[in-house]
Amino acid sequence: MSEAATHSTATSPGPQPAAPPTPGLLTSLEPLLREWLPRQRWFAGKGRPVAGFSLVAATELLPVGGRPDDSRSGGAKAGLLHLLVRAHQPLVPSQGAPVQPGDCYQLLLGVRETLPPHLAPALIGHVTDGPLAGRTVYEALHDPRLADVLLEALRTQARIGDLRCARDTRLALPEGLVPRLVTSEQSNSSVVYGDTFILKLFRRVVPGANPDLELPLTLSRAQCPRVPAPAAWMTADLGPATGGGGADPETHVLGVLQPYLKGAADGWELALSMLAKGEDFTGEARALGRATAEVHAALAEALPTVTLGRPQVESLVDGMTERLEAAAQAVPALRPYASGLRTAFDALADLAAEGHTWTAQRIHGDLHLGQCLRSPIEVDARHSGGGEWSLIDFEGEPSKPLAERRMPQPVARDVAGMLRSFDYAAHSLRPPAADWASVCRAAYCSGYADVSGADPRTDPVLLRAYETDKAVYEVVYEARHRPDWLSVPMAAIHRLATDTGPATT
Ligand SMILES: Nc1ncnc2c1ncn2[C@@H]1O[C@H](COP(=O)(O)OP(=O)(O)O)[C@@H](O)[C@H]1O
Ligand SMILES: O=P(O)(O)O[C@H]1O[C@H](CO)[C@@H](O[C@H]2O[C@H](CO)[C@@H](O)[C@H](O)[C@H]2O)[C@H](O)[C@H]1O
Repeated sequence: MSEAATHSTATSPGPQPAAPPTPGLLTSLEPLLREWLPRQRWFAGKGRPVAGFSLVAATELLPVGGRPDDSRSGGAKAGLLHLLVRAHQPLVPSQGAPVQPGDCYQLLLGVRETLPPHLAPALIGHVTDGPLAGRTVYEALHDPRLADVLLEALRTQARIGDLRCARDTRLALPEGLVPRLVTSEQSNSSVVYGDTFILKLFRRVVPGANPDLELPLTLSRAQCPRVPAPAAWMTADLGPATGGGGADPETHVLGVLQPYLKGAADGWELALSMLAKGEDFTGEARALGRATAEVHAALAEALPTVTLGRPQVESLVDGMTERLEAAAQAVPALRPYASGLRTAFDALADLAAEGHTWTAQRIHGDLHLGQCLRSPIEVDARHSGGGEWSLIDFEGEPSKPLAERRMPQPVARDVAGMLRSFDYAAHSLRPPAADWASVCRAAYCSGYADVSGADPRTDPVLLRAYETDKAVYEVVYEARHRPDWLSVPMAAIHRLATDTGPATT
C-alpha cells in the first residue's frame, strides 16, 4: 500500500516545515501493525482481514534516536512517533471481496533499543528492517516519559508538522504532572496527569468537528457546569491527498484535555453498588434528569434547533426500521419480535402524518449511566454552582458518520438512552429488580421536567420509538461483544414489542 503523506520532526513550539517522507517507515512497521492493531479494543474493523495500510501522517515527537541524557527514562533512549495510519480492509469478510481504504487510526509509538520490564505489557514488536530496524516498538502511552511529551506539547501550544496544539490560556496548566494510562475498557485511550487533567486521544480519526470537543467547548462558553471544560486540544490539518476529503486541508481532532474529576464515581458503578446494597437511587436519578435537562437547555440556547415535520420524521422512522431489519438479520433471537417492535416506529410515523411536529437540537447522542460522573459528596458540599453529576463523552455513537452524529435530534433520544441504562442495571441482578428500574426511570423523568418544564413521559410515542431503537442497537452490541449480556436488552425487547403504554411505567 502507499507510503507516507507527511513526515515531520520537531519538539518545539511554532510552525515547523514538514520534512519529506521517511521511505520504508510504514513497510517496516506493517507486519507488527497487522498483528497488533486488530487486537485493540478500539479497532473498528474487527472480523475483516487487514489487507494493508497507508500512512496519512507521521510526526516525530521525540527523535527515535532518543535522548541519552534523559534521566526520567532511566538513561535509556526513547523516541516517540505520532502516526495516522489508514487500514485497508474488505467491506465484508468473504474471500475475494474488494478491499477499500478504511478507517484512519491515531497511533503513538514508543521506540527503544530494548524495552525495560515495566513496559513489557506495552510491547508491539521488534522491527526487523527499514529505518527502525533492530528497534523495539511499543504503545507509547504506557511510558510516563512519552506521555509527558504530549502534555508539554499541549501546554506550550506546540505546532509540530501537521499537529497543532491549542489551549484555554485562562486555565493554569502546570508542567511535570505525573501521567498514568487509564486501563479500563474504552473506545479511545486516556491518560490522567497528576489526578488533575485527563487527556483523551481519539483512536479512529475523521475529518471535521468532533462533537467531543465541539459540544464541551460550547457548554463551557455557555458556563454550563455539567461538563468538564476542555483545557487544551490537539488537531491535525490534513490535505486531500492525506485526509481523503475535499480540495482544502481539513481539521482532524486528535485529542482533548479536560479537568480530571478526582474521586468521581461513574453512574453505572454507583447505581450497581447502591442497588446491591438496597440503597435508594431515586435521588441520584432525579439529579441526573436535572443535569441532562441543563445540558440540553444550554445546547438549545447556543446551537441551532430545527423543527421536524412529516418528511424528516418519516426518514427518522425509515432509519429505525432499517436498523431493526439489519439487527434481525444479524441476531436471530430478535426475529420473533420484529413486527411488534415495528409498531413503535409506525406509531411515530402516524403521529407525524397527523401533523405533529417535534423540535430537534444538538444532544449528547450516546447517553447512558457510564457517561455520567458523580462528584464525591464532600466536593458537592464545597461546590459553589454545580457539583453532583457531570456528563462526559460527547462523541456520539462512534460507529455512525460524523455528519449524522452532529445532526440536531429530539432530546428524547438521550432520555431514552438513560431509561435503558436504569433497565440494564436492574436486569444485571438475578432476579431482575424491575421495580427499581421503574422508580428510577420515573425519578429521572421528573428531574428532567423540574428543569425543562416538559416531562419526557408526556410524549410516550416518541420515547417508545427511541427506546426501541436503542434496545435493538444493544441487542446487536451485546451479541457481538458480550453474548452473556444478551438477555438484558432482550428482556426490554420483549416488553417493548408487546407494550404500547408509556415507557416509564
Ligand atoms: N473528566 C473526567 N474526570 C474523571 N474521569 C474521567 C473524565 N473523563 C473521563 N473519565 C473516565 O475515563 C473513562 C473513559 O472516558 P470516555 O470519555 O467515556 O472515553 P471513551 O470515549 O474512550 O469511552 C470514563 O468512563 C471515566 O471513568
Ligand atoms: O463504550 P461506549 O460508551 O461507546 O458504549 C458502548 O458500550 C456500552 C457498555 O460499556 C454499551 O452500554 C450498554 O451497557 C451499559 C452497561 O454496561 C448500560 O449502562 C447501557 O445503558 C447499555 O446501552 C453501549 O450501548 C455501547 O454503545
